[in-house]
Amino acid sequence: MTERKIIKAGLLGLGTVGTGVYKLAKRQKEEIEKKTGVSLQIEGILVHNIEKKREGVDPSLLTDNYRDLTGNEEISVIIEVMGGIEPAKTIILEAMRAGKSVVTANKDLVAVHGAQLYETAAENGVDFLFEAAVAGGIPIIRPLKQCLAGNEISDAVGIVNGTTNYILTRMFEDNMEFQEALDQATELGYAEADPTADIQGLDAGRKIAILASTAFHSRVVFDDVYTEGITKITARDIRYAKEFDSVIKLLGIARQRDGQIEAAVYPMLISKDHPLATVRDSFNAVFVHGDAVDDVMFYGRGAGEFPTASAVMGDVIDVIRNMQYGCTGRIGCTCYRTTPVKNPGDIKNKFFIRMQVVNKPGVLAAIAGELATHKVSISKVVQKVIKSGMAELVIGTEEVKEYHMADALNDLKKLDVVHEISSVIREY
Ligand SMILES: NC(=O)C1=CN([C@@H]2O[C@H](COP(=O)(O)OP(=O)(O)OC[C@H]3O[C@@H](n4cnc5c(N)ncnc54)[C@H](OP(=O)(O)O)[C@@H]3O)[C@@H](O)[C@H]2O)C=CC1
Ligand SMILES: N[C@@H](CC=O)C(=O)O
Repeated sequence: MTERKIIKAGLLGLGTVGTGVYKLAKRQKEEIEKKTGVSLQIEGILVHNIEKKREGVDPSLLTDNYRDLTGNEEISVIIEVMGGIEPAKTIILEAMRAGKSVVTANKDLVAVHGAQLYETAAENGVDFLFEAAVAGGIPIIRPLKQCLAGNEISDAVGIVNGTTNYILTRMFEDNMEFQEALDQATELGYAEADPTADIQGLDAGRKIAILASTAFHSRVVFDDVYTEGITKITARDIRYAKEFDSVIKLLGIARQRDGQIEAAVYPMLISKDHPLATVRDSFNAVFVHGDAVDDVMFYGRGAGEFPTASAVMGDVIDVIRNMQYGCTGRIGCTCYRTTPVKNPGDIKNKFFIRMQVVNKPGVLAAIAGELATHKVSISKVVQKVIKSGMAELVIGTEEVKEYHMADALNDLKKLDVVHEISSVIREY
């Protein structure tokens, strides 16, 4: 019998995702052999704390010196699931320069240094794949690069953060306030000990930078993405959303409009009839519009041990297949355009403004007049008396440039009849 060829991989990180990748490599061992014709072997694992007990893991594989992996000539694939910018970036670059292909789930790194990583991979004729970096287990990078390559993509809009989607779902379905829902997300292990990157929209912003670069063939980095989180959303906002037959979702927006790329993350009201409105709990979804395919939506688990490992392992198997056919480096950077990223102030959105106002004749006219001065056209008004002489006013607007709306809000605050602007939420 001829001996089966072995491809050796180095795993950087053995946390949530790394453990999933390790277990999946074991569980799928025979299947991977059948699918690729080679045997995948995890040859070494980089961890921070080498003393920590790791259930079911051969301790002889562990190292805290990354050069044991990048300097090992037998290793041809590096799987980076340690996270953060450094030392991950240095290690990946060293690995590529040593002729190793790299698979990563690291959105923080790809959203900032994607161009350099791609360039280094191309210079060294190796693969650089990162399917897990956007929406975890959902296939979206490869479909954009391959299955949808015949399209001009105009929209890639998604719920790409599971923690915030879980929080907003609890607020909507169980009438919770933000803090209570966040506490529950933390208890269930959805939110991390420090949930800042999730609730402030930064995690989604990184994914949108990667998504926009991939969909529009032009480099968008994290700094280009305008981000707002969900910390100001209240149970009262959610009640109004219900009245308007809508839900509130943290949406990552990547669009091409007016020859420019719009890249932003904000909580938005979205009609209950839209497919994205049905995405509950910690699930993710990405809604794509292409000129040929029309609308397509990708739905699934955006995080977690096995869903994320599923995407990582798909990349690893692709790398192995490329090696087998001698075509490593085939799926490289597709950013062949330099489309400008729109100033966030120039993006047009519809808005809902909730404010507390004096309840007397002429107030609505004064507010409408102020909005008109700033080119803001009203589409809807709901007024509720909250106590004697005071009313709550919810105004829906037509599409208006963000900077016109910001100016209008500034001037509205100066009106004597406006006590407080409690929330400003965009509408998708
Ligand atoms: N968790 C998820 O659901 C998802 C995560 N991702 C991405 O996957 C990556 C990994 O995430 P996750 O598994 O959750 O992270 P964890 O924090 O659970 O695990 C990180 C692992 O990397 C090791 N590590 C971290 N820094 C170093 C270092 N400087 N030197 C050596 N080892 C180090 C840690 O070692 P030790 O065990 O000793 O502490 C740990 O094993 C991140 O980029 C994340 O953004 C992407 C999609 C979903
Ligand atoms: N923190 C992220 C998980 C990884 O991408 C989320 O909540 O979606």
